[in-house]
Amino acid sequence: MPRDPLIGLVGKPSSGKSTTLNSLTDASSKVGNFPFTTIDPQRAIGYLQIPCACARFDLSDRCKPNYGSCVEGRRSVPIELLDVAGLVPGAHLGKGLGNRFLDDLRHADALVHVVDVSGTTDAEGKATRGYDPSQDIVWLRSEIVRWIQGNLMEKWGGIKRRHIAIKATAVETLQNQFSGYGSKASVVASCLDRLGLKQPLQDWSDETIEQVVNAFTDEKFPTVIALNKIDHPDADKNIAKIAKMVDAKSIVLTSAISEVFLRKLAKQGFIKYTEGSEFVDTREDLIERGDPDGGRLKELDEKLRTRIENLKDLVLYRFGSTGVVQVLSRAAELLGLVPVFPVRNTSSFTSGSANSTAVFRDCVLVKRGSTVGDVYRKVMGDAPLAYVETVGAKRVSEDDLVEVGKNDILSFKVGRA
Ligand SMILES: Nc1nc2c(ncn2[C@@H]2O[C@H](COP(=O)(O)OP(=O)(O)OP(=O)(O)O)[C@@H](O)[C@H]2O)c(=O)[nH]1
Repeated sequence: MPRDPLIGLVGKPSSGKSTTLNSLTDASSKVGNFPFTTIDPQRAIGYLQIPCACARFDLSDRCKPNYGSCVEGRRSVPIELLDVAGLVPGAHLGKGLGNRFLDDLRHADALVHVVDVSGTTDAEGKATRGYDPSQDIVWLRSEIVRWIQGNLMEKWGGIKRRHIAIKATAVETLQNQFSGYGSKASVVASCLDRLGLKQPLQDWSDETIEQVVNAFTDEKFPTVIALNKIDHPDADKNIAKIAKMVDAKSIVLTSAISEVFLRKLAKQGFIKYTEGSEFVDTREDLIERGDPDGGRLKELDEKLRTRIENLKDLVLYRFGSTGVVQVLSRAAELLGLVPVFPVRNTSSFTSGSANSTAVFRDCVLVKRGSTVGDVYRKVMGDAPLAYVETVGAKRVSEDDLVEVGKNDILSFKVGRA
């Protein structure tokens, strides 16, 4: 059965991982439900914002998700996050319990690397000034590569002997080794295709093996670089430097501390804040716009008002948002996640309970390239499948691909066809 996607948060101590996690997981405005049965202490639930299917049919007022929430067609879908703390240079050699932390990474489908872009913490997280944070991007990735390579090299002699003895292909032999990282043969095959290696596996040099592990790391752990602490005055020059080094698609600028602050004030009734947006309204703003009640918000004291004004100037107006919500959206993009809406009835989009008019109660996230059959197995397990319908009772085949806007609203009919 396909697993739920899992996003790992990595970064050196004091880069802002916990603050980012808190800002992503604080479900203040959400119903707080999530579909995962066992949550170990390292795992948390974040909310991925997606456009909901209800908006396509003008049914937003009846959209009531079982898990997460939906506000005017913007749906927050629960997604599991894994906190991988304690990565420091030398982690692959066991420094700072690094091996244990790296081992946790195996289960992640994508990574968010939280980088302290203010340059006020060194490689080990100690307070400093003027540190170059681009170094963190380099060493952290290299720790992951060296950890995977180390695990492979430990057994390389035996791997080669077996490879020759059973006349295996390079894909078979490597997949055998990489399956522990949740790899699939297709992932290994596409890495090797890309590299176009000529020599047989038993003749690979250490450099070739490193190339293979690098390609595998790219494929298995697509990474969003969250440049955090953009509110700090030293951040700008570091952002400019990193932007020249790293693919723009993988960078998101964040101020996790600002997101935590805004959500807290919203929860306490001081402001209206749409999570992930640039919109913050105070009581005065709303009165000015003609609401005599000021949205029933509380009055702000001078200190809080100044903090909000500063936050708007330093973060929201300059960068468009605190960036935190975009971190998950970007990870979902890199992974190519497709939201699929299982319903009972493909005309009313309800879920079956006789007197309920609530629509699109469920939503599951699957990887790009998944078929209708994959979604079926994820949702229904081993129950025998009769047939599947999409919008307007149109039948679809188990082998059809699911995409955004196509075969992404499905009704599974159990039993014999
Ligand atoms: N200026 C600023 N400070 C931040 C931001 N995010 C986090 N911090 C501060 O950075 C420090 C470290 O943040 P944490 O979230 O505890 O960092 P961590 O990566 O979880 O650290 P460890 O638990 O040691 O691994 C704290 O003092 C935070 O308040 C931010 O966006 N801007």
